[in-house]
Amino acid sequence: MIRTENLTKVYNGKAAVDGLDLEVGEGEIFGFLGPNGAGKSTTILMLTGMIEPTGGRCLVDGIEVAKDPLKVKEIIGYLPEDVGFYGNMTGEQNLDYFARFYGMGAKERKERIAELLELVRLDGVTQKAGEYSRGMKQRLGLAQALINDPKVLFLDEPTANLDPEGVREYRDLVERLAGEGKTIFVSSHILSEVREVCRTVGLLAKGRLVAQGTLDEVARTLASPDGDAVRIVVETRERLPEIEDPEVISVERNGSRAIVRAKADIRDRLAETLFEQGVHVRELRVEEPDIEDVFMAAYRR
Ligand SMILES: Nc1ncnc2c1ncn2[C@@H]1O[C@H](COP(=O)(O)OP(=O)(O)OP(=O)(O)O)[C@@H](O)[C@H]1O
Repeated sequence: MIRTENLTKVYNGKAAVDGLDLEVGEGEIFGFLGPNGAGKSTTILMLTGMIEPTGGRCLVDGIEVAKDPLKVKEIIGYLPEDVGFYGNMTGEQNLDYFARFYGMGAKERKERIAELLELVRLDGVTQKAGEYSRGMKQRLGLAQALINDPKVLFLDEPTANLDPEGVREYRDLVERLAGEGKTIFVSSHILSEVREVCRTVGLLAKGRLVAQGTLDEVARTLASPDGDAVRIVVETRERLPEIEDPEVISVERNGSRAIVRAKADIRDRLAETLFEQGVHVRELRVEEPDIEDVFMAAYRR
C-alpha cells in the first residue's frame, strides 16, 4: 500500500532522508521509529505530497506521489507533528472549513463531522480552537485527518501531547481504524508507544533505514552483530558437553547454564543430542533480546 524506492531528500547538501526503501502492506499498522532528527517527518512529508523528493520515488496505493499529489491526497489522511487550526473558530467550524476542500455537501459534512467529533471525544465542546489544550488540538487533528474516510493514515508523533487517558483512547481508535482495513503509518521516537499498537516497524537513523520487520525481528537484527543469530539458553543437570553442530557460532558457559549462539533455532536438534548423551535438560529456550536496550543502542549509533 505504501512503497518508497531509494527515496532521498537533501537539505543544504545534507541528506535528511537517504535512499529509503520501505514497504508497508494494506491494513498494516506500521511504526516508523527513530530518534529526533532521523528524518521521519521529512519522509512523511514526501509520502503525503507536501514536499518533493530530491531523488527516488514513493507510491501510495500504486499512485506515484510526486506525479499525482492531488490524487494521493484524496485517499490519505495526515496528522502533522504540529497541528494548526483557526483559533477563532470552534472545532466543528474548523472541520467544516476543511471538509469543503473535499467537495462534501452540507448534509454530508454535518453528519461526518458529528461522527468524528464523537469518535475523538470532542462532541459538545463549544470552545474556540484557540482555547484548546494541546491534547484537544491533537484530537481535533485526528478528526481532521479522518474527514475523507482515508484508506491510508499518516500520523506524525500522534501521542506527543496526549495524557495517559488520551493515549489509551488513541490506541483503541487506531486498532478500530485498522480493523476497518485502513493502513496506518505512525511515526514516533518512543518505542513503548509503537510497541503497543504496531505490528511492524521500521527503524530510521540519520536518514537511513536500519531495520524493518516485526518488533522481535528488528530487535534480533539489532541485538546481534551477526544479523539474525539466535541465542539459546541451555540449563543442564550435568555439565554441558561440547556441541558439534555446524550451525553453532559460539557457546558461552556459566556454571550449569550456557548461551548457545547459533545461525538458526536448533533447539530440537540440541535436545535430541543432549538426550542421546544422557544429559538432563532443565531449560532450553530462545532468549529474546531486551527490546528497550537494543533500540536505545541503535539510537546512539
Ligand atoms: N525544511 C528544512 N530545511 C532544512 N533542513 C531540514 C528541513 N526539515 C528538516 N530538516 C533537517 O532534516 C533532518 C531530519 O529532520 P526531520 O524533522 O525529518 O526528523 P524527525 O525524525 O521527524 O525528527 P523529529 O522527531 O525531531 O521531528 C534534521 O537534521 C533537520 O534539521
